[in-house]
Amino acid sequence: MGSTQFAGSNGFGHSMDFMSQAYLRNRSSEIDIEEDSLNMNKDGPLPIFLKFEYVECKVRNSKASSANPVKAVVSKVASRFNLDQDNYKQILKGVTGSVCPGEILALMGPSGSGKTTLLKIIGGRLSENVEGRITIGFVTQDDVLLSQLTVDETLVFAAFLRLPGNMSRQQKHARVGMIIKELGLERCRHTKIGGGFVKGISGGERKGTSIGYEILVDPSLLLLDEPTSGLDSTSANRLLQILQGLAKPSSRMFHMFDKLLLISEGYPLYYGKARESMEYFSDLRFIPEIAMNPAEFLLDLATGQVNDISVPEVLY
Ligand SMILES: Nc1ncnc2c1ncn2[C@@H]1O[C@H](COP(=O)(O)OP(=O)(O)OP(=O)(O)O)[C@@H](O)[C@H]1O
Repeated sequence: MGSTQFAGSNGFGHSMDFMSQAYLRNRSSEIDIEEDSLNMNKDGPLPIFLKFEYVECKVRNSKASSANPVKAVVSKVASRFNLDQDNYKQILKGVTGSVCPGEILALMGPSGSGKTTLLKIIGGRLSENVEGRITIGFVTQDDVLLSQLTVDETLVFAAFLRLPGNMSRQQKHARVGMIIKELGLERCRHTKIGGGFVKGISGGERKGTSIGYEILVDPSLLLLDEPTSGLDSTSANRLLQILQGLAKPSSRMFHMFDKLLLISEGYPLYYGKARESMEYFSDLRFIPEIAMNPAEFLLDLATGQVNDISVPEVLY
C-alpha cells in the first residue's frame, strides 16, 4: 500500500498525490494552453488551466531473458510473429481530469493504481504510449537537497541558479526571504538540511524546503508526489495548509481538496468535487456501515475492501 502519513492518525489510508495549482509557469502542453500563456509574466504567475483527457498508458513488461531462458525464447518468437501483446501492461485506462488556477486536485488510489504514472505523464517525464503532456514544476517523493547546505543556502543557491539573470542579487535574496516566511521555515533557516550522518531539519521542514525550491520560480502549476509521506499528522496538516494558502486561502484536510480523482488499477472510479464524492457513492448504494473518514472509505472502495461498507444488492 502507499506510504503517506495520511495513513496515520488522520485515518487516511494509502496514497494521495496532489496537483496543486498553486502558481505555475508552464513549459509545454498539448492540451488547452494558449500560446500567450507560455510567455513569462512579469506581474506574477500566469493562471493556467490543466486538463488531461482519456490518458492511457501501457508499458512493456520487463524481459524475462535473464531469469527464465525458456520464457525468453518463447517471448522472442512471439514478438517476431507479433504475438507479444501480453508483454504489455496497461497502467492507465482512460483517466480524465482538470485543475483550474487556485484549485487543489487530490489524486487518490491504492498502491500501484497509477498515481505516480499519471503525474509523470502530466509532468512530461513519461511520454511513450501516452496521450497528454504538460511540464511545469515537480516535487518528487525523494527530494534532491544537499545535506551540507542550510535551508537558506539551499534556496539562495536555487535562486541564483533558477531565477532570471535580469533580477538583481537583492531581489533574489528578497524572494528567498519571502518564500522562507511563506513556508514557515524561519526557525530552521540557518540549520543544515542534514541526512545520513548529518543531523538536520525535520521531515516537515525538508518537504517545505523542497516545495520552496519549486515555488521559487513562481510556477503556475505544482505537481506533488506524496508530499505528506513520512510526516506526522500535524506536519501533514500544516503542509497542506501551506499548499492551500499558496493555491488560495481555505479550510481543512479532505475538504481542502477542491477536486478528487480516485483511481483503481488505472481506471477512474470518481472524478469531481471532493465534497460530493461520498454522496455520489451513497447514491450508488455504497454506504459506510461504521463511522469512517471519507478518504479511508474511498480508498477501501478503490482497493475492493468492503467489509465495513454496505454495497448494492446487485453485486451479490
Ligand atoms: N516502467 C514500468 N514498467 C513496468 N511496470 C510499471 C512501470 N511503471 C509503473 N509500473 C507499474 O504500474 C503500476 C502503477 O504504478 P504507479 O507507480 O503509477 O502506482 P502508484 O499509484 O503511484 O503507487 P504507489 O502509491 O505505491 O506509489 C504498478 O503496478 C507498477 O508496478
